[in-house]
Amino acid sequence: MNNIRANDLLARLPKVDLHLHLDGSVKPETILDLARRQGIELPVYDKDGLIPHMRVGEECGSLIEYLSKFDFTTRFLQSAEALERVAYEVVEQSAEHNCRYVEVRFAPQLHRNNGLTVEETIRHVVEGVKRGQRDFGVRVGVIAICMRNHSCESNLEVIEAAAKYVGKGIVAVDLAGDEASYPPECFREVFAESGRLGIPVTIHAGEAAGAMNVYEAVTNLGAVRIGHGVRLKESRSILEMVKDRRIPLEMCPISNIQTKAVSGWEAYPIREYLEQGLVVTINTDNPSVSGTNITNEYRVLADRFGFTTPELVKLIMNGVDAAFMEDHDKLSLRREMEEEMSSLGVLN
Ligand SMILES: O=c1[nH]cnc2c1ncn2[C@H]1C[C@H](O)[C@@H](CO)O1
Ligand SMILES: [Zn+2]
Repeated sequence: MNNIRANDLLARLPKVDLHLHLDGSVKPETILDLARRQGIELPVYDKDGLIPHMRVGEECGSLIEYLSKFDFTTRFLQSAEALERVAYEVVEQSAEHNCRYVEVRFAPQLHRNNGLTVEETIRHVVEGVKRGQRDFGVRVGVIAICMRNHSCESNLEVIEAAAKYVGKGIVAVDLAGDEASYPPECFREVFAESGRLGIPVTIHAGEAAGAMNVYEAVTNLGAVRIGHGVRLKESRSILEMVKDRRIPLEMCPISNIQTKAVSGWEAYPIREYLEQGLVVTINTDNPSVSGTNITNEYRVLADRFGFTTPELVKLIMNGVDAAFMEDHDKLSLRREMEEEMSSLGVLN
C-alpha cells in the first residue's frame, strides 16, 4: 500500500481514545476567542503564535516540563461556558478522526479559580460532551482526575462529586500530575473511597517513575487500567501481574516520547508488551500539547514499528474491550466498529 492510501485508511478506520485530557485538547483558535470574551491578555494574537505557548517542542526533557504547558491553557478554563465549550469541541475533534468512543478526562480542582464548585465543573463538562455526543455521533465518557500535588481532602472532594455522576456521564476516576515527586502510597485513603463508592479507577503510573508505581496502583489503589505503564518493563514480576490480571495499558506514544518516559523510539516497549501478552491500547493523551491526533498515533506506530493493518485493528479493538462502558453498550459499539471495518475491507 502506498503512503497516501495507508494514511487515508488510518484516518477512516473507526477508532477509540481512552486517554484524552480536556485541558490538553484546546484549539489555539478557541484560546483566542476565550481570551477576547474573558478580557484576558495574550502574549500574541494569532493562532500560530500561540502554538509555542501550548505545545511542547523537540527539546521537551521531562514530564515536569511537559506539564508546565498546562498552566497557560487552564487560565481560560475557569467558567461554565468555557468548560462546556472545550468539552464539546474535544468531541468534535475526535469525530474528525473517526473516533467512535472517547473518554475525556479532566481535573475539577484546576477549574475553580472563579468560584465553580467541583460538582459544577463536572456538570458543565458532562453537558458539553453530551451535546458533542448528540451532534457528532461519538459515544463519550468522562473521567474525573485527582492530582498528585493536591491534598487528600481536595482529592476526596473529587471522588465524592464524581460518585454522584456515575451513570450520568462519569465513568471512572484517575490520578495524574508529577509522578516522580509524589509516590502513589499517599493516595491510598483517596482511592479507598472510590473503592467504597464503586467507581472504576485508572491511574497514571510507570510514566515518570518505575514499575513499583504500577504495582501500587493495581494492588493498593484499585486501578483496573493503567495510564501509560511505559516503565512497567523494568520489572518482570510486576509485568506478569499486570498481564495475569489483564489490566489494559493506556499507552500514548507521542506523549511518552516527549516526556522521556523512555529514551527514544528504539526503547519504546510496545512490540515487546504485545509479544508478552499485555493488553495495549493506543491513545493521544494531549493533542494540543503533544501536537498529535489519534490518526497520527497509529501512523507513527505503523511507520516506526511496521505494524500491519490487522495489528492496528487489534490495538483498536483492545481499546473497545478496555472501555469503561456497560457491557451491552460495549457490545453494540464493537458491532458497529466491526461493521465499519468490514466495509473498509480490513476484517477477514
Ligand atoms: O501524561 C501525563 N502525565 C501526568 N499528568 C498529566 C499528563 N497529561 C496531563 N497531565 C495532567 C496535567 C493536566 O493539567 C491534568 C489534568 O488534565 O493532568
Ligand atoms: Zn495523561
